[in-house]
Formats: sequence, structure tokens, C-alpha cells
Amino acid sequence: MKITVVGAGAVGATTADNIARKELCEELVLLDIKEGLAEGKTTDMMQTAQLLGFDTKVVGSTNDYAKTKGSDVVVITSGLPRKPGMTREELIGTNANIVRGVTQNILQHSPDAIIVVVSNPMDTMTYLTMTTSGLPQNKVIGMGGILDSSRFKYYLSQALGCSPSDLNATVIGGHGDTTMIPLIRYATWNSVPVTEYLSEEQQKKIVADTMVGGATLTKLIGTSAWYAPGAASAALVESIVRDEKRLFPCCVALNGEYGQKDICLGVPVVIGKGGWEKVVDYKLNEEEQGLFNKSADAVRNMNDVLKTL
Ligand SMILES: NC(=O)C1=CN([C@@H]2O[C@H](COP(=O)(O)OP(=O)(O)OC[C@H]3O[C@@H](n4cnc5c(N)ncnc54)[C@H](O)[C@@H]3O)[C@@H](O)[C@H]2O)C=CC1
Ligand SMILES: O=C([O-])CC(=O)C(=O)O
Repeated sequence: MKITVVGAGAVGATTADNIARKELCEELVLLDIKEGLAEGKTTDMMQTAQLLGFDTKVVGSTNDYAKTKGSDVVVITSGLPRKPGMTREELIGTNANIVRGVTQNILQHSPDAIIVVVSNPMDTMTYLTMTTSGLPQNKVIGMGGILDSSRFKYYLSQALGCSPSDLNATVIGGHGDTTMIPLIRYATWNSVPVTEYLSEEQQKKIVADTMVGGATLTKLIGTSAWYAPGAASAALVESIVRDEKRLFPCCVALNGEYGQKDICLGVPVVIGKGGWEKVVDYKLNEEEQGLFNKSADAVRNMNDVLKTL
């Protein structure tokens, strides 16, 4: 098994670090356009191998795609992160060109790879990759909902005073401050709906905090987050390479599911060795479906911007 992570910045390096520690592959390549960055970070990682007890060979590359040859899974994290006050959508002008170029380079050396898209605005970058790569749709997966759901569980655990591990909670829709949909009606604390224990006001706050979870961290840090994004990306890769069939909310091509088509948007999917293997229907109520349709409209508007770049 061989995995490549493109972009050796905060998210890419953290993703690679998690993949190495979990020993998800024999060889892991970290590639960046910035001279020496990936080589430096991978050497630093390899110097933790005996301390942490992993065996994965981690290799750095300055834009040399020959080193990525034969990758089974490729995670794209290259591109600008937002700064405080910005939306993810504002990154489209720069990141679309980066993601398009990276995808072409990757496919020259790994035509059968499964591609995980992380760069923002993630829903539109996934759509771009899906429409330009020529890959089967199941091999293009955007990562956003796993992270957003983890944040949702964090805020729920804070309000309930419980372990996030005892929670089940999912965020679907777009990976944007106004487009994500935390499904509080379906959230459970060891199978009991959390709505049994939380006031309406608490529920609204948890949903609102989850939606701006990324923006809140960006304001605090000065750039966007990386620990949870890296852990979420590695969890997605793990389900692919170990064929775990985890049910994760991911951004995938919809062909009528959830009432949408010609779009990539976050829905619950089974993740295994074939990529995303099937969409699971959560049977949204009218209000949730209305939010999903609004989210799709906003993402579709961003996808249309691609034609102007
Ligand atoms: N989908 C999600 O849930 C999340 C997405 N993100 C997004 O991930 C992206 C990366 O974020 P960070 O790692 O914090 O940024 P960063 O600035 O730390 O790293 C980005 C890296 O990409 C590299 N890069 C730029 N153009 C490249 C190219 N053509 N080829 C190879 N490498 C190239 C840069 O040299 C830099 O090292 C951003 O777009 C950010 O918004 C971040 C967190 C979560
Ligand atoms: O907030 C951002 O720009 C980065 C991101 O997507 C996240 O952390 O959810």
C-alpha cells in the first residue's frame, strides 16, 4: 500500500503524521511545491519512528511527482488556508488552479488512485476534481463532514458533560459556515436522543457553534485548524485502506440521492477499499431537506464560479 499527501503545510503534515503512526501503508510520500519543506517534515517524522514505534517509510518530495508513482490513495491538502474574517469560499480563485494542477500531475503517475480532497472550498474542489479527473465517481471523496461531526460531538459533550466517544452525531451538507447541517434530531448519547437532555436554546447554540467551528479556530489561531482536520483525513484514509466500511459523512457526487444531482455534497456514505461505496438515506424531514436544498444551491453557485476562472 502506498499513500501520497500533497501539501506539507499544517493539515498535510498532520495527516501524514497520523497515517504514519497508524501504519496505514508501507510507503507514504509527502509532496510540496516549496523547496525542502516536505523533505524536512518527513525527516522530522522519521526521527519519531523509534520513539512512537511505527514502521511506515515516510518520504518527502519537492514537486517531484515521479516519487508518488503507484499511489493507492492521494490526499490533496495543497492550497491557501483562510485568515480570520475570510470565508472558505474566498479561497476559490487561488485554490482551484492549485487543485486542478495537482490532480493532473497525480493522475499521470497514479491513474487508479482514490483521491481525497481537503483543500477549500472543499465541496467545489471535490466537484472540480470529480469533473476533471476522469476517475470513476466513487474514487473522489471530499473530507469535511467527518471533521464537522467531530466538532459537533465535542460541543455536545461539553453541554452534556459526557465523553464524546459515547455520542453519535452527524453533519451533512456543505463544508461552509452557513452550508453545513448538524443533524441534532438524529444525535444520540448511547442510543438516547440528545434532545431528551438539552433545551431548545442549548441545541441551537450547539448547532451554531458547530457551523462556525472552523471560523472560531481561525480567529484564535490566525490561520485555520490542523489537528482535527489531520485526524479526520487519516480516519477517512484508514477506512479506505483497511476496508472498514465506516459510515462517514463525506462530500461525494450525487445522482439523485437526497434530491440532488450534478453536485458534490456531504452525505453519509460507506467508505471502503472501493472509495465511497454507497450513499445511506437518512430520511430527512421537510425542514432538514429544505436546509439541504439551500446548501446545495449555495455550493452550486460556487461551482459555477469555476467556469469563470
Ligand atoms: N476540508 C477540511 O475539512 C479542511 C480544509 N482545510 C484546507 O486545507 C488547505 C491547507 O491548509 P493548511 O495546511 O492549513 O495550509 P498551509 O498553508 O499550512 O499548507 C498548504 C501547503 O500547500 C502547499 N502548496 C501550495 N501550492 C501547491 C502546489 N501547487 N503543489 C503542492 N503544494 C502546494 C504550500 O506550499 C503549503 O505548504 C487549505 O485550503 C485549508 O482551507 C483546512 C482544514 C480543514
Ligand atoms: O475553517 C477553515 O477554513 C478550515 C476548515 O475547513 C476547517 O477547519 O473546518
